[in-house]
Parts: sequence; structure tokens; C-alpha cells
Amino acid sequence: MITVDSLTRRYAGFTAVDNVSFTAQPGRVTGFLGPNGAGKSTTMRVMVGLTAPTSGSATIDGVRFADLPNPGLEVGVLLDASAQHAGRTGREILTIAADTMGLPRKRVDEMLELVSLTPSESRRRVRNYSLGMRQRLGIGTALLGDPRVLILDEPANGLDPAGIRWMRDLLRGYANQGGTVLLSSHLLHEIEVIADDLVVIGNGKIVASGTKEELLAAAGTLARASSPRDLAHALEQAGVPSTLAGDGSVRTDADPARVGAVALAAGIALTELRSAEGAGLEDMFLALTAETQREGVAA
Ligand SMILES: Nc1ncnc2c1ncn2[C@@H]1O[C@H](COP(=O)(O)OP(=O)(O)OP(=O)(O)O)[C@@H](O)[C@H]1O
Repeated sequence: MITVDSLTRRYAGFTAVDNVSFTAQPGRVTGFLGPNGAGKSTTMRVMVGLTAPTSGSATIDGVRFADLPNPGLEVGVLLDASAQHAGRTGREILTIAADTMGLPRKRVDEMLELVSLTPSESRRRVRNYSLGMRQRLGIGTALLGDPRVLILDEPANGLDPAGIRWMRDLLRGYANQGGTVLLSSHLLHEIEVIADDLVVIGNGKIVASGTKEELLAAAGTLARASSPRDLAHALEQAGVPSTLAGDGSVRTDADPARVGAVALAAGIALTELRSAEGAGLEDMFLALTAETQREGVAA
């Protein structure tokens, strides 16, 4: 289990991570979600001892990463797939890591096969790898020591849709066997398909956490009609409060059957009617993203 407890990291008056606490449990994939600059990488760097916390702690089964005798056998880490030595081949990188951890060389071939790098690809220098190949190699390096905890920063970056599905299946299988997976992303939908639990961070603070089901729980009803204003008006007349969302949909806490009945009675043809599953989380995430968006980019 990964435990982050009241973790704060300041840089010259700027608080990158502000009193953050959460856990990542064994047998679960925990998604660490937040817009660019939210503090995900900083939190993960503290977890693996690359950045010192200003206060608070991050531990793996109660032990700080720096105090683990042979960390690679306990925690698999992928923080930046492009940080691998560009002049070495994929096979060399895995071989050096295996030797450092005291693992048999056959583990290298097993990992190459697991991450689907072919023998000829494994003999190519990493500078000639695509980002997706680097991510695969990075995941192979993280899994080399058969650790029970995986910490992956944006591992889906650069993977194509087939690669993302491959990674999802790999991480699912790993968690199903009791492993603890923490992976970060700045994309809600990417993490939604992989994670069991979600921790959402914005401006250095945790803004939501819980199981995916809890966070995506039905948030009322979403309806669309050719004139959303007419629909909102009809709902208001019927005593059903609603809001007009920026995307032209009408949101309400009433259930879909009630909204359908009101629309029918008012002679309004609906073009969409469903429970607004996930809309709450998506709205919150978009608001967070907009808040942290740099000027100019937002426009
Ligand atoms: N060494 C440092 N010195 C000063 N500021 C830093 C340093 N490292 C990170 N920061 C700042 O801390 C904030 C959080 O950065 P961090 O890299 O943790 O965010 P992130 O959530 O991983 O973002 P991204 O999705 O863009 O990788 C940012 O504003 C960043 O500029």
C-alpha cells in the first residue's frame, strides 16, 4: 500500500503540493488525476525519494522509499520514459537494471516479451525508439524486479489506442494478482477506463477521491432538445429545477422518466435523454483545468 500523509512541497514561496493525503490500495489501480501543473509529478517524485518533502511523508507499506534495501524488488517506477539513456539499446537498459537488482538475465527476455519489444527492436538504441516504445521499455524496467507496487507517471503518453488497451490489460492483471498500482494522467477519460479508485488533484490540493463508481455516480439527468431553453422552461413550469450547461445540454436532479414525461406533455422532442453519469466529475475537472489554464492557451 502507498500512503501519502499530509504531504507538502514548497518551492521558493510557491506551494506545488499542499497538505496532500491519500492511499493506493493493493489489488486496485488508483488513478492520480489532475491538470498540467497540478502537482502529480512532484508528489510521485517525493514517493520515490527524488524530491524531499517540505513536510509530511510518503511511504510504501510504512517504509520510505529511500529506506528500502533493494527498492526495485519492491517498487516499480516509471516517471519519465524519455529519461532513459538514449545511447543504450533497450536490451542493455534492462540488462543493467537486472544486474543492479541481482536478477537473472533471463528476466530481461521475459520482460521484452511481456512489453512486446521484438528482438530486433531490443537491439536498437533508445534514441531511435518512438515514445510508445520508450513507454513499453519503461514499463518493462518497472516490472523487472517483480515488485508489488507500481508508480507510473503518465504511462499512456505516446501509446496508440492498441497500446493503451495493452497497458490497461497488463495493469488490470497485475492488480488482480494483488499488486498496488498508482498511475497519473491529466486526461479524465484515459484514467476512467483503467482505474478502480481516483484521486483528483488541482493546484496542489486534493479536490476529490474515492472509488470510480462513487465519483462517477449518477448525477441526475442529462437531456437535449433542439431548443434547450424551451425544455428548461417546460421543466421550470413543471416544478423541476434545471440548468443549461455550456455544451447545450439541460441538467437536472430529476430522473430521466420525469424529464421525458415533462417534455412529452410540453410537445418537446428530445434528442438525448440519459442519466448524467460522470458529468459531475467531468464538470469539476474542466473547471479545474480552466482555472489552471495559462492565459492565451485558454483562448
Ligand atoms: N523544481 C521546481 N522548482 C520550482 N517549481 C517547481 C519545481 N518542480 C515543479 N514545480 C512547480 O510545481 C507545480 C507542480 O508541478 P508538477 O510537475 O508536480 O505538476 P504535474 O501535475 O505533474 O503536471 P504535468 O501534468 O504538467 O506533468 C508546477 O507549477 C511546477 O512549475
